[in-house]
Amino acid sequence: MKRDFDEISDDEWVNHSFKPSRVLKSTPSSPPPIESFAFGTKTQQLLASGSPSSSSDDCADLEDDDVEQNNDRPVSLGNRARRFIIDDDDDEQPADDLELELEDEEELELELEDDDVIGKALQKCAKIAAELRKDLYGSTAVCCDRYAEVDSSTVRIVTQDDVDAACMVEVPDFQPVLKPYQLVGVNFLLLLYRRNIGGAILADEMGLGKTIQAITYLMLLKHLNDDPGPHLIVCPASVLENWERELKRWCPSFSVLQYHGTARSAYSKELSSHAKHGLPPPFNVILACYSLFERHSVQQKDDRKLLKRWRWSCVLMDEAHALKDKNSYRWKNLMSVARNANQRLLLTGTPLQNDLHELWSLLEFMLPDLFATGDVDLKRLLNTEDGDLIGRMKSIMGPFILRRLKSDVMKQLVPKIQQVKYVSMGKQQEDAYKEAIEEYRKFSHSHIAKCSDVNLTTVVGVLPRRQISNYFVQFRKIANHPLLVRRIYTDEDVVRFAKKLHPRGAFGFECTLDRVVEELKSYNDYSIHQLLLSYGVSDSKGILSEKHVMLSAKCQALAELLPSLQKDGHRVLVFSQWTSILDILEWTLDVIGLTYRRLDGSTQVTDRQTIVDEFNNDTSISVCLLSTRAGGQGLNLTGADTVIIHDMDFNPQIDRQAEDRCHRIGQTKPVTIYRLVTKGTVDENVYEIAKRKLTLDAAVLESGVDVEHQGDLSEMTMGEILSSLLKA
Ligand SMILES: Nc1ncnc2c1ncn2[C@@H]1O[C@H](COP(=O)(O)OP(=O)(O)OP(=O)(O)O)[C@@H](O)[C@H]1O
Repeated sequence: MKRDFDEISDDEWVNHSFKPSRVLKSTPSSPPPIESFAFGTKTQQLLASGSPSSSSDDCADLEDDDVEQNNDRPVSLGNRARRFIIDDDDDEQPADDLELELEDEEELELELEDDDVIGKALQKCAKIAAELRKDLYGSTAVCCDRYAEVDSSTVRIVTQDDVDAACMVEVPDFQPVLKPYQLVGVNFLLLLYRRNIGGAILADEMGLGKTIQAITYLMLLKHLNDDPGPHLIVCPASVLENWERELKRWCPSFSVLQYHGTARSAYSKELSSHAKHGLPPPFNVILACYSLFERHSVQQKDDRKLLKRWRWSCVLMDEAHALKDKNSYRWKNLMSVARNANQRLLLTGTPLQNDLHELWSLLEFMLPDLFATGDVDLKRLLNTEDGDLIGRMKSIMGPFILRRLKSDVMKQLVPKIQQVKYVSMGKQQEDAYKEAIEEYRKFSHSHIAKCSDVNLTTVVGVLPRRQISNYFVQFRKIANHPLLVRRIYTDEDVVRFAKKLHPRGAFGFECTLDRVVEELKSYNDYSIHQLLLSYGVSDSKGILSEKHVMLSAKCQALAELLPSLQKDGHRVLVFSQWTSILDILEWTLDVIGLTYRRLDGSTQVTDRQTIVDEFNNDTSISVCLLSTRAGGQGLNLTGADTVIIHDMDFNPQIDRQAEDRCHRIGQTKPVTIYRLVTKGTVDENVYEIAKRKLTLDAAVLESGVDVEHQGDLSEMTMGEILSSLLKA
């Protein structure tokens, strides 16, 4: 059954006060105005870049003539660079001041350095923003708050009536009604389309309905602009079914083709010959997965070749943070297909993953001509500790990105309660952890002894990178579960097991006994246990017992927490980054006696939506185990009201995505998030790092966070953490 979504009503839009960059005022009869970073509608205030208290001009607010001048003569983008208004404060700058500031600025204009890619992008964005504003508010209106005042000959604002006419849904119990902020989103996309701007990012917080806004937008392109596509939608495998379902629900007249799995080879011949004969595509939308762009198999190359045959109207990337690395195969292969599209539309609730450099990859994908950087070393350029740079990045993204937070648009947003649950290791786990640290110390000290000029603080610089990462992963594993290393089964046990497993062909009959021994020695206790179990090997030491699964502090905590949550009527999503941990958690749940479902990367794509539906609809299923990677994005799991992050990611956005599987439209209960942290282990460092990264995210993407207040963004790297362990 569909639950109601509690959001701000039309009437309440009028009185609702938003955070600075989100000025939204409208009369109940008119739709809410378009909002994004660049379209501050009230203030024509001038701000000096790099000096928040002084004044400079706001390119987005310049009259057209000023912008032309601006582009004829390159501006300095150093301390006195021009930038858009990000925050719409209430104080209005008198018009005279504005002119004065402009003259002042012109004296300071300098040639841009050749490699000032950021400055150049900023300049181009300023022009685009000014044109968009002109579209929205006409050429004379410097200050205009409402759609009602927009010159309707330049831009056509769509309303719910247009949506009704376009969608023509035939399902009797379903009426597609957009929330007011969703209507704003659709108008934002249409505006960029009509302006022939080849890209946009819809970055609303997760669960606010980006899918629905994008689908309605495509529908309106057909209905109002006579553009039936073809469109290509690329998404993670887990949400393929969901996209098809929503497309059918919201625009049943669209013909949709799922280009994935075995079905795609059947289609590919037919489509190929269709395209070769120059026939119009027999679909409006093709749905494909990112995996199609990741490999170099013959089949995938052919698939991409086929996709390049069409001139796409819109190439839409869901969970578009997947494009954070412009050097990846995925980025390059997808770009080769999307390059000639009229528009590249990126949907992501977490556009900023780790650093500004990754954000730039998204921008470059969106508008390659505007954001191409050639050979420039962006990593060096986009240094996150440069406060001024964060302001400039906001300005650059301004015209193309629309981001609303749940707290902005939902009135009685169900609360999301965050809890960190510190757990203490028992003796066996603690011993395992200490042993691993000791071994690492010994290894490092012997290494240091060989390099006389190295002191303890820089020692990690002399260890091979792979070694650092191996040690770190080892520590994390033990902090999660001691069965993830080999400590219970000795080398002698392993030899004995190998002799029993070898004749059973456990590693293939062609494998020698020595090879089996070698292989088994690299296994952890849990994997050996599973192998013995699956081959029915009997041995004096034998398989592990239930008490072994409770050797980890986290499993013990779950054994207490989960039954009490179930008793109180809560339903839980448990996320882990490792499938081996999910295996152990399955065992834990069997021991506790709770019913569960599991979804990870190995789950058939066709089964994923079924698992989601089963969990959401069957309240007898208490827990859903998910891998953060396959289950953390796009899924709607509002059947749960509790999330447990078993092991945190360095990148907090990954965990945030996981949390928002149930904190989204359709959720009526308060949501509680538990993060499990094992005391006295590297878990604590990971948690600290994640917290700091979230500060950068807030500074770049959310208004009201001052760069000055973001705290220390310098991060402890894996290497630094290991260095500190040496000194302990
Ligand atoms: N206007 C609406 N009317 C009814 N249901 C809606 C509406 N908007 C969104 N929903 C429902 O809310 C849920 C969340 O929407 P959706 O999956 O599009 O969010 P999202 O922003 O894409 O989330 P994510 O970033 O996690 O992928 C879906 O079940 C969707 O059907």
